[in-house]
Amino acid sequence: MSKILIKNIHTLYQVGEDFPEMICGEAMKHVPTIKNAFLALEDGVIMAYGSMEDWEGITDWRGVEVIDAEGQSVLPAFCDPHTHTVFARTREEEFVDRINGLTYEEIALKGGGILNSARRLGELSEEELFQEAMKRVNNMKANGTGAVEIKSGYGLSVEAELKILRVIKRLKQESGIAIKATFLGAHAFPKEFKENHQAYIDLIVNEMLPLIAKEGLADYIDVFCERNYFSVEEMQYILLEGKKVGLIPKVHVNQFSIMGGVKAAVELGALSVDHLEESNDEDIEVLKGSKCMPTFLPGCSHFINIPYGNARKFIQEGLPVALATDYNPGTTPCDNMQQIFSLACVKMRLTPEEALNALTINAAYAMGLSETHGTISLGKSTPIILTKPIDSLAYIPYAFGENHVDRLVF
Ligand SMILES: N=CN[C@@H](CCC(=O)O)C(=O)O
Ligand SMILES: [Zn+2]
Repeated sequence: MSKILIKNIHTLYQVGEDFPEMICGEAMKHVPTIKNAFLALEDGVIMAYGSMEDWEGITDWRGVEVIDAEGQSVLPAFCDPHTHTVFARTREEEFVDRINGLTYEEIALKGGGILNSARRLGELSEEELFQEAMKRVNNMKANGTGAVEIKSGYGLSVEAELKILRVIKRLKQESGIAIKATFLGAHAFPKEFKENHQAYIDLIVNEMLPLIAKEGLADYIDVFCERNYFSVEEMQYILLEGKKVGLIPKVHVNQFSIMGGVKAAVELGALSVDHLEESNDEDIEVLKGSKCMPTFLPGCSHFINIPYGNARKFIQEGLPVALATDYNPGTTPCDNMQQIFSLACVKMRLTPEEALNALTINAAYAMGLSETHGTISLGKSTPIILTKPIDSLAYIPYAFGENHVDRLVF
């Protein structure tokens, strides 16, 4: 049994009991803290915490690893509820194309984008894909991420989609952190199905879904609902079929255009609607009173130069907001939630407290991990971040580009 005691913590953030499952609106401005604190973990489970002044010491010191934080702070690990971490090759040639004036959509229409990644998936064996993805997950951990959702979607054939999902399954077993798997066969139409959408949708529904269900390869089902990709009706059909085999919807909507995807996804019980660079009043109204988490991806907005989602308005309207990296080789080659923290504050005008709620408790909700992650609460098993010495929460998004994580403690 491992026992860890961290003492003399400068500030323990996001700590307490009886949190709601998501933090909404005005309440996002608040992060509960304890200054000059201690925290005790047993086998990674939070057993006790409080102020050093109330600490009564330990009677049995056998086997206890004591960490003297001496001014370092502690927060629950970030949860990253939207990534495409399993891919074969990076796509910096498209980055240069954009510098030279092409848009993401123009590059995709000439065969780049998702189809580029799908073509290149076969260049790596399943073992090689796993090794590459594992390195990426380790890098995420070094930057403070303690749970990751990972999508398929760069396969677009039965065999290749399953290959990615099997890699994700192995990451679940070997990464040492919580991983959730999302089936995103409906990421783009392969070239040969460009004129026959129904045939590809049939492949997803009749061939991919049964195998995924049989092998237990996914928790969630995603569709990229967007012009030139999947229509609202196509998304509805695929999500409904996914639900029949137990997969919960969690979708890409409103990245470039508003097509009614938010309403359709909420009606189908989506756990989250992600991207939302574009949104309107109807989207906000539909989300009110729902159990669906709006999830923003500012790394994508930054990298492909599209608008940042209007998270401020969502919060003003009383909604919760979560943040994720969207880590992928096309629109967000950044796996670092600290960068997302900074972009959310600088570009979306979230306060550091609002952003921390979006990166922890609300992000945990968006990937079905409210019971274990997102806050420092008794009985939870979230990894915790031991920061380098920082005087305030704001220093993390302020000093962007630095790694403020000393290490994750489990
Ligand atoms: N927008 C759809 N999917 C990814 C990007 C995929 C790619 O370009 O490889 C995203 O979330 O940004
Ligand atoms: Zn994405």
